[in-house]
Amino acid sequence: MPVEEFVAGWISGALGLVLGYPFDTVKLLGFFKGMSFPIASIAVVNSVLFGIYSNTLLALTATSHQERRAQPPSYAHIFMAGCTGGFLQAYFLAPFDLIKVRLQNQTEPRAKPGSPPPRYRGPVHCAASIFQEEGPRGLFRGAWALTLRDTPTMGIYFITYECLCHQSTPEGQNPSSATVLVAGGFAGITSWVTATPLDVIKSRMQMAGLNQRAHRGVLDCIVSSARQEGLGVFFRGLTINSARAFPVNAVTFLSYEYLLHLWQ
Ligand SMILES: C[N+](C)(C)CCCC[C@H](N)C(=O)O
Repeated sequence: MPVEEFVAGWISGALGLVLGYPFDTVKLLGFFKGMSFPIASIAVVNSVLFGIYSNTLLALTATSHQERRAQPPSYAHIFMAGCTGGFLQAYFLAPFDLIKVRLQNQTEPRAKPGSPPPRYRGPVHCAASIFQEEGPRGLFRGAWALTLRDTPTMGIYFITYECLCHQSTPEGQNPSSATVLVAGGFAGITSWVTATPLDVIKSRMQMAGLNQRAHRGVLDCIVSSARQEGLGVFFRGLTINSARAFPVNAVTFLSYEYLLHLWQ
């Protein structure tokens, strides 16, 4: 199994994250002090995503990354490989994402003077507390909603990227850096726009069991959120998600392609 894609995914994910950090900080109201936790998590998750994507494509089409420009795979294969990558990375992402969401949500009481100290002191303390209070399975709270969010939208992510690269590149050639940046940026936007409704649900499921009422399942959470807050609830965070998605994924794809080109 070729490992370059795993390593390139690792590094490119970390680079994309550095660029998206200011956006995430806005989203988190400046909560994260250090970047080591988000960097470690995105590195693992992105490595799994790109590694599985590329190796699934290899299994489906019998072409390696280098051969794929000359013999482009079909969009159906790209979509299937993207979905497979999205499905498997969701399980690696789930505990990290849960910790991120739990930490994000304690910024509010913290802002008020005289309020009690935050429940979680940092990522490691948060993971240990969830493990103790909610058991090992507690670390995977919301994982099913996350899988539903990421499986199809990672297919959309790679299809948008490959489609835009293909359209603006002469047959058999490698896409230019500008093309990779724009295609990567739009891949980020299309995937985040389609992922936002389930992103809202996922975050609610992750907060359940803490101070929010528990939902019976993903469907129950969808129905009760829509009933109580209207359909607009599914578009919460759409603007910030899209604004962040462009630079993060432009840099992720550019560094990914660059590294693979360097090592071939
Ligand atoms: C599938 N979904 C839309 C959720 C994510 C797609 C892009 C992933 C990237 N690491 C980022 O953070 O933007």
